[in-house]
Amino acid sequence: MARNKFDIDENLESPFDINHFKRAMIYIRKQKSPMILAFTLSALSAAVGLSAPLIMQHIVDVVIPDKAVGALVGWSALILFTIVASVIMATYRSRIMTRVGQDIIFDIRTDLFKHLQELPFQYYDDRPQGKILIRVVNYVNSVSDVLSNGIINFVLEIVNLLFIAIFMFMVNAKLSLLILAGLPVFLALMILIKNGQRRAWQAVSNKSSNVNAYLQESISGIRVTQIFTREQYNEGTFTRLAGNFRKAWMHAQLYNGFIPFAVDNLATIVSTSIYLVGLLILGPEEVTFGVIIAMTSYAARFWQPILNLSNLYNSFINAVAYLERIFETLDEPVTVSDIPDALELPPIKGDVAFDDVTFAYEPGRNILEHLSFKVKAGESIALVGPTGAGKTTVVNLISRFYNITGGRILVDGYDINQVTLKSLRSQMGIMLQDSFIFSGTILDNIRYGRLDATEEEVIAAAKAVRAHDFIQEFEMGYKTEVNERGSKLSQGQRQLISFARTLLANPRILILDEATSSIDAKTERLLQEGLNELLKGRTSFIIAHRLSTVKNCDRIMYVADKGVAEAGSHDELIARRGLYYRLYSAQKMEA
Ligand SMILES: Nc1ncnc2c1ncn2[C@@H]1O[C@H](COP(=O)(O)OP(=O)(O)OP(=O)(O)O)[C@@H](O)[C@H]1O
Repeated sequence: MARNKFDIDENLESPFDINHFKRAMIYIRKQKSPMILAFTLSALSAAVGLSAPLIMQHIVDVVIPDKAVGALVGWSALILFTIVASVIMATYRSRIMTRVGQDIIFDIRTDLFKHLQELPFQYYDDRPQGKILIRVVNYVNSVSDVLSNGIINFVLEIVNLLFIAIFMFMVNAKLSLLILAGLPVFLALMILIKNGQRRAWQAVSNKSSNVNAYLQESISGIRVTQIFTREQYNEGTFTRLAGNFRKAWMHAQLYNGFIPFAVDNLATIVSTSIYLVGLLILGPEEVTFGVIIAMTSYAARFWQPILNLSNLYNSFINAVAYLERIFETLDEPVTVSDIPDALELPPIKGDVAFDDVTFAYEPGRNILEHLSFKVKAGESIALVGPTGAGKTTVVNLISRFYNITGGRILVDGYDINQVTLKSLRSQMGIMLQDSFIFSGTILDNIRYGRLDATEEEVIAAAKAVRAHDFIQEFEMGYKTEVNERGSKLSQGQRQLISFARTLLANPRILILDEATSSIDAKTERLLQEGLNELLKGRTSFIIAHRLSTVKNCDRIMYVADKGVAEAGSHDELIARRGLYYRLYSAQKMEA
């Protein structure tokens, strides 16, 4: 999918695709038993309710003229019973269906979440988070009612319609045909508005997605907004997006409103015709007063399911717009995944080799070209070089967060494409530039990658990276609750916690991307001492702009021009007086 900004509508899938519903049956089928029970209750409730007009007809035409008071009480009690029974069954059905709806939401949502966990970095690079969130939260909610109650009601309304027709014909066939005559007109109207209605609901889904994306982005970036006092400008953008949503919604409602309007008018015309045709044309011989009462009641009842079916149809059209988005997410290919019969990478020593590696995030724009280098187990490698040169890219490729375009990357001689991602990544300790902190305690955060780590191990890791002291200073120590993104912590504290988390995994290969950039020089020096001990025997890749951090690495690789422009130890590169020397001299002068 193309890159997508908050105010760019996602592509619409033009023709109505019934397969979305067929596919949704996977979720519905799981609820078969409660749905059949709910359906039976509804059918019974409807059938019991439908007998009331017949009883009424009998009371008016037979019981009242006979002045049979006893029978009148009996029949009235029966009507009361039908109403009570019908209400009880309807209430029980509603409880069952609430549960079914929630189960469907649960199933779709967990499937979506599971898939989102597996989608590669590239997926998240390409779209606003808000557009992903809205699918899991709002769209799933919006389709659940249609997939549960909607399906049952649809079948029920059809059965209801058939029952009403049978009862109607039992009373008077000619007047029944008159009631049915409005149906073709109504169907023609529905077909006429179908496409416009569908497009209107797709627009609603797009515009709500845009609002969500901008809202999410604005909340994440609120600090920058306030620093640059962009509040008013952003309000303008939000107002525009919210206005677009309102417009799309109002437009879709026009179609919704049209349906009851058409049904009401047709029902009124039909009911009036019953009086006219019944009394004036057919005459009192054939059409008694009781027949008129029963038939007008059936006419009203007949158009009610039609109205309900049309509203359901409208909800189906609406739900398809959301289902499209949900299934699109579920179908998003996991481009970085295990090949069939992928090997389990055995416990590694830590050799890494790039063999003629070419890589592009976007086709036609290579970030690395024909890059080759070998790193022996236990070596410490520094990656330095200008901003945007590709240092992070190199380390992201070692863990196979992206697929390379050409060449091979080997770990202990194994092509990383041939081994399972889990066996590869679980042997690496990766600390990304964004030291993300999750909501929970500091202990939970350090233990994030190794849930079985003991408290002693957590503390040892924290001590090694010099995080222990500041953690102890919090009143609750390791049990201190931190917010998502660690807003209670300083940037340096976040880095230290994230560092401890990486070390706790006890990896053979350690990747540190600007791991100490926010840590003061003194703490960094102490941390370095602790690390020297810990890094012994492990392969490490360290990216740092502060060259003092990486001076002592076994080898320094200067990344530039889509590859490694210079490589060697600090002393070798200084003696060469090339790119690294210039960078180092510039930093020294600044200091
Ligand atoms: N997800 C992405 N999609 C497309 N292009 C990207 C993506 N990530 C990085 N790039 C591009 O790839 C190039 C290398 O980026 P990379 O993050 O590897 O650089 P870096 O050397 O680590 O930079 P820095 O020192 O600023 O962290 C940059 O030109 C950047 O624009």
